[in-house]
Amino acid sequence: MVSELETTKTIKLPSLDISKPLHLSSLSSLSEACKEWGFFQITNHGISKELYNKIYSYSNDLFTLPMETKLKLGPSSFLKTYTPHFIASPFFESLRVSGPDFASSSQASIDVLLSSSTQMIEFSEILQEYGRKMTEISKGILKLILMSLGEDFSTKYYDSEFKNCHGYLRINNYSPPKNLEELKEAEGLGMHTDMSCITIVYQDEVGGLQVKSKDGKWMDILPCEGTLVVNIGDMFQAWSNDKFRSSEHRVVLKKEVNRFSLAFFWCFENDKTVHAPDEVVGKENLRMYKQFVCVDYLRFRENNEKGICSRQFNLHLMNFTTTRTRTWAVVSEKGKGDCAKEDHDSLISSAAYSIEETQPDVDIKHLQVAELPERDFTGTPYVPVYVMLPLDTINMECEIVDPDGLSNQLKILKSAKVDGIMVDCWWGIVESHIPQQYNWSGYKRLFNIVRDLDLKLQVVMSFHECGGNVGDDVHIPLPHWVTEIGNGNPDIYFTDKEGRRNHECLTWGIDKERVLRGRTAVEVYLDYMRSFRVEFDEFFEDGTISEIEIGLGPCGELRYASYPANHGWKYPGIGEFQCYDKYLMKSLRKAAEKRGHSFWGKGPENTGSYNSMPHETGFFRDGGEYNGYYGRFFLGWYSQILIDHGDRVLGLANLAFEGTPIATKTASHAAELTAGFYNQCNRDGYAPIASMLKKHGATLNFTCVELRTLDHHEDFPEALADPEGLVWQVLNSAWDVSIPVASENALPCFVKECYNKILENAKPSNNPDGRHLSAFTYLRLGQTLMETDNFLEFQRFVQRMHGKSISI
Ligand SMILES: O=C(O)CCC(=O)C(=O)O
Ligand SMILES: [Fe+2]
Repeated sequence: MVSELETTKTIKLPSLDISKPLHLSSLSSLSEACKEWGFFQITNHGISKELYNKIYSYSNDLFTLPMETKLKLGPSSFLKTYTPHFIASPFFESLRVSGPDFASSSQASIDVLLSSSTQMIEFSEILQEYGRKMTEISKGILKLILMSLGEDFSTKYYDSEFKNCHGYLRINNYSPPKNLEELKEAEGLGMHTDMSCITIVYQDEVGGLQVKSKDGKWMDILPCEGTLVVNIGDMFQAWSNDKFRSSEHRVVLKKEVNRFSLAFFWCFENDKTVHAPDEVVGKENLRMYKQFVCVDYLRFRENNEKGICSRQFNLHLMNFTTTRTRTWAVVSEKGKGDCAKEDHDSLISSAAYSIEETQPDVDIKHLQVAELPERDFTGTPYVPVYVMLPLDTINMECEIVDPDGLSNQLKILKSAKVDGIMVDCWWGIVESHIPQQYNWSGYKRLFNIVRDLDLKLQVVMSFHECGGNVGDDVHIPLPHWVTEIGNGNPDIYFTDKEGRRNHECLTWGIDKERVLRGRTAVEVYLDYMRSFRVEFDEFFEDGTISEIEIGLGPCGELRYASYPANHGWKYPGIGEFQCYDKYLMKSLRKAAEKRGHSFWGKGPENTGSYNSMPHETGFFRDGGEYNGYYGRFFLGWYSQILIDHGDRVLGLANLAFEGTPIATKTASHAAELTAGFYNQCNRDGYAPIASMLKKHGATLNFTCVELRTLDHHEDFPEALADPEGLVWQVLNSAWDVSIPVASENALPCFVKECYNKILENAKPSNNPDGRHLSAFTYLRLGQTLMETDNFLEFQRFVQRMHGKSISI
């Protein structure tokens, strides 16, 4: 899977003994190395092998924790210090520790991972000591590098330019694929440049670090005991006006053992203005970069990388969840699949931002780097903003829990010019005990409050269970009478091949089966919707209800329940097919007979389990059965069931709510095939869904996971978004057939950067047809949003979504 398989040469980097006074000759070889390679080594740094062994052993204890535990620090968590597999590469995971207080940073992460973390106190202390030493060494090395750039540059520029630098540490763990022998080698970390000023790397004896030479050849940097590798990062390259190189490097795994490395990044402060002094630029005065602010450079990269066709990826895009993982469902380590390979490559082996490569023209570089003020949305299209109500607004007795508090909060929302609110009408609350006895009372009261405030309502017909997963604080099961039926006939639920049932929602296999006390599932949904329509007639008539969203599957999303946390699924497992209830199996058998191959009337084999990786399974691996005759038949049938369900229920919803816009929700998923999205190299799995929605005039509400991706850290932000990939595909499948797309954020959002991200997605600046989201739903109303600063920021966001000039 490594692109260049030609034999790599080994490079002998110059070594600097940092314990000794400096010789002029060392300075010149340092300067040579920085110009030629951007890499050199240091020895006698005072850090013992024992210390590394200890760090290794403690980190190993953390990396061997279950993925579920580690993800408590993952891209969607609060701390975001853990980067799981499949983000930078399938074989790479890491843990970040920020300075200057390395001890509390590491302790904060440990506390999240382990309930009793006292045995780890030593680990935090060691990391504090290591961070402190690295800080000291970085300062010293920067001075040496400055001296090697110009005789008195250290005295002249160290204090004025580099004294506010700060550091962070990343503990990297590489686990090679099981079939490494067959593959020969695998890319542990794709080609990238570092965004730091300098980076200091410890690699263990396994080796694998490679640097790219000026003429494009990969060179091995062999591990050498007692030696650390130092490399120049993008920031120093820019500051030195390209005198010193920030070279592309990568990690290649050639041995079937885990590899451990520690990288220490020494970085400019975010608000630092990077501007090479005239003297550094030199007499010829050919300035390579206009001055720029460090953080703008990050935004620039982020913007640059989100271009539709952009295939620029960077290792340091680490603090995000990415829809990109979808490709792993079909990609093998050989990376043979066509389009899958493209994504795969872009993620782990394309260059990270390289100042030279992506910006050959100096002027463009100047413009793009320097001029990135916050986008002005004045005069842009009006995108309505709705706010989702808290899950516990209405209790199981269908009463508003705190009518006065809610009313006050809604008034405040109204003052921010919010367009309306979104609320779930839970099946499990309204029709909880007796079939066709609906209790809408709490909702009635709520809708009156909303109408009195002249807010609009988006109402969700929620036919799924709310919560029920680990950590969910609100739990609204399916109606009691339905679960009773389920006790006697568990086949009413989605079922996996081991026969495990999923109680989140009903299987689509009973859409037309009279198993719900004489009614089919679809009739039950229709009766519920009709009851709602009749009960709230006046709210339809006066336009208070502006949209009805129809829940079509688990979490209200049109997808199979293929990756339930309560069955032990963990990111980024492939999930399991959910077609083993007797009704769907009957449908599969019928389809097989119709095709003339009755023996195809069974589920696929060798599909692994919830947490398998594609390459571990006969079905999903590259060249696997998924693409054989039977595989294609099965996947076609499976995804058609999803489309038919949507088609059926939306058709009825249109009957029930004639004249009122309807919508449905989907989301991007790690495990596309098992979720029912037959989306592969040669197929656009979203196009048929878009056509089906189009037929019903439905809006697509897309839970845009990308909206969660921008996070700012107090240290050099690594968090950059990945707005392309699946989101791009889904949006455009919808826009291609002219169906409106609405969206909502998946995770809490309170800061400007996050709102900017939403705005950019809502009204993409580069869309030639001026496409934009039809509406946005903010998740969700709560105390934190009401805090003054947060609320002011939110208010500003609403104004910009409305295309108004900002008055606050
Ligand atoms: O693991 C290594 O040896 C290098 C890691 C690296 O390049 C990085 O973390 O930026
Ligand atoms: Fe690196």
